[in-house]
Amino acid sequence: MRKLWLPGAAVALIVLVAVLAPVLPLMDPIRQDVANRLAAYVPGSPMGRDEFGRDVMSRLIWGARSSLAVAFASAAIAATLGTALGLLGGWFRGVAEFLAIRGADVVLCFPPVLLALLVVTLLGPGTGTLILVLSVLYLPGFIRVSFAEVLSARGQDYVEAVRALGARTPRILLRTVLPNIAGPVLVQVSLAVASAVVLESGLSFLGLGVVPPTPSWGLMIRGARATMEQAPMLLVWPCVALTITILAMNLLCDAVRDLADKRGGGGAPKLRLVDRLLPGLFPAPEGPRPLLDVQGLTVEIAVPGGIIRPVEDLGFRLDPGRTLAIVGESGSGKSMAATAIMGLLPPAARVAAGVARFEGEDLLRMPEPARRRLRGGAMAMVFQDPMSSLNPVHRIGDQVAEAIRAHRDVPAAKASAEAVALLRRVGIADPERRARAYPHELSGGMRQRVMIAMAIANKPRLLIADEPTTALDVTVQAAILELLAELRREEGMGVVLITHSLGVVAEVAEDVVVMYAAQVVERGPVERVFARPLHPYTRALLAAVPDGDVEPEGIPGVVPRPDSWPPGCRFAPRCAFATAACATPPALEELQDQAVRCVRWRELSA
Ligand SMILES: Nc1ncnc2c1ncn2[C@@H]1O[C@H](COP(=O)(O)OP(=O)(O)OP(=O)(O)O)[C@@H](O)[C@H]1O
Repeated sequence: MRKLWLPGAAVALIVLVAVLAPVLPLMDPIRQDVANRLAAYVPGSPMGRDEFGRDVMSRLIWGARSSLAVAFASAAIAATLGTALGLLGGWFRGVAEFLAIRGADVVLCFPPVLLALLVVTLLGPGTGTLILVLSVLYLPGFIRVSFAEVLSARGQDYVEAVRALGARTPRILLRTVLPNIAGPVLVQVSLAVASAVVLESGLSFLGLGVVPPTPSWGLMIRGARATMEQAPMLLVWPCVALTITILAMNLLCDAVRDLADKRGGGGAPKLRLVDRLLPGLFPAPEGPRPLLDVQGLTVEIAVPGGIIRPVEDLGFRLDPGRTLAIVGESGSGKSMAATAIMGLLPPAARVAAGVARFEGEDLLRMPEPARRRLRGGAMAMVFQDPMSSLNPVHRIGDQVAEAIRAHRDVPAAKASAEAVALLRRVGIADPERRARAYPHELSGGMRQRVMIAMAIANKPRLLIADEPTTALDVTVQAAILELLAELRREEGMGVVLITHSLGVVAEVAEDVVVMYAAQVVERGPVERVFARPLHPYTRALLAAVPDGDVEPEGIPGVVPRPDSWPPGCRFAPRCAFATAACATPPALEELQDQAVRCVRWRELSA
């Protein structure tokens, strides 16, 4: 609120002065007094007189009326129409989308001055024409902003929740969607008003706007141009008025947007104020500092049908020397989360929210060069498929040496010797000879060991291993896992292990995060979660693990795609315990050292 009052007061003052112009003790703004042409000061005219001897202060205040009236009217018309069109296009898609978006594209094809010339030729110059021209010019901006925001909002849980409650479309649009897109629309209003003040001046300057002798800031600048050398202040006054108005408008709309945008505080990621303003500046004060602290991580991808969220509100904490496993079926968002943390998202994807602090520094907001220095250095990643991650045309010894030299300034011979030592370290027999081999000459297990050698080449403190053993047979799997456990014990490295296999989790991890359809459904220490799973999905995953002669129970159905999450609980359509209560999206409930996202967990575990 405090941010609001200063720009609010400034805008209110400007508008008030403009509105009160008729009752203020001002001289007639169009009365000419040729005897005092270009006078710098005349009693009663503190800002002097213009090229026709008219009072500058009076023209400035009366000019504010025309300039602001045109700016506010055109921004209001464009905002109302554009938001409505964007809302309908984004919600109904199809023909509504075509009309809104293609219409906006057509307008954008016209250069503003050409459009103004066209309309002025048809309708004649004047304030009304100017408002019409500017409204049309700003319409596409509002359509595009609201369209994009609606696409993003329509997939949100809260929208699905009101849909599930049977609310009618107009009500959903006006009461649920509109307030949530108000922030960006308000920013667009600020831009439109500020730009309209400038365009009004420009068009009036060109004779396409306000008609003389009615004062406007644009006309004042136009008049002052011819006498710039004799009376430069005539140019300065309207320019100062323009600058102050635009600045105040922008600050005001920024503040209003921050107030209107409650989304940051509403969702599950409850960030401290300082983290919202300056993310990653100060680590959390409580407890020892975690190695990796992820909160509210949300990833968005723009796809032809709109925006999908393959990772939503992911949170976990990893301490040094521990292993945290992320489990879930294919498509639950595990790899996307890992690549987001490493800063390796595909170009179409972006981090929409959240923080991922590595030793207190937020990786998600770190400049790319700093993140690149960490990658392969203090933090490293091992991918699922070592064949596609190794360069087929380079010897593996050279590739490991390259990984060393990318982060440390060591001579080539020393790097090669270190590479051989690393290959020995990861259990490759006869490393001197193997260092000269090409990737295709090695087995899958060997290649994965090479990848691990490259990952640990610079003694990372964090290793993210994305299904490092999936492509390997069981004995090699066990050897690789043992290697990771050994490295962790000896180097004190923290490991995030992404896997499908609960057997692997039980063997090597201390903590587990169970993901389903982009969300965490359960989280906690492995022993506790496996002994007493609280979420039906965790139970189903555990029941699907083969156990001696007992035939495992498969989970019926498949993970839904990110563009078709079910309303309410995302696991409900596959859940044996789903009831009507599951139609409401469940929140992640934090217990003492476990967390669960299921409205029925209490009764089910009782
Ligand atoms: N570039 C992309 N464009 C659109 N959707 C994508 C893209 N990459 C991934 N997805 C979708 O995001 C969702 C999560 O994918 P992700 O690879 O993170 O899942 P996962 O749990 O790691 O699966 P797996 O175990 O098979 O690797 C999937 O539904 C996938 O289809």
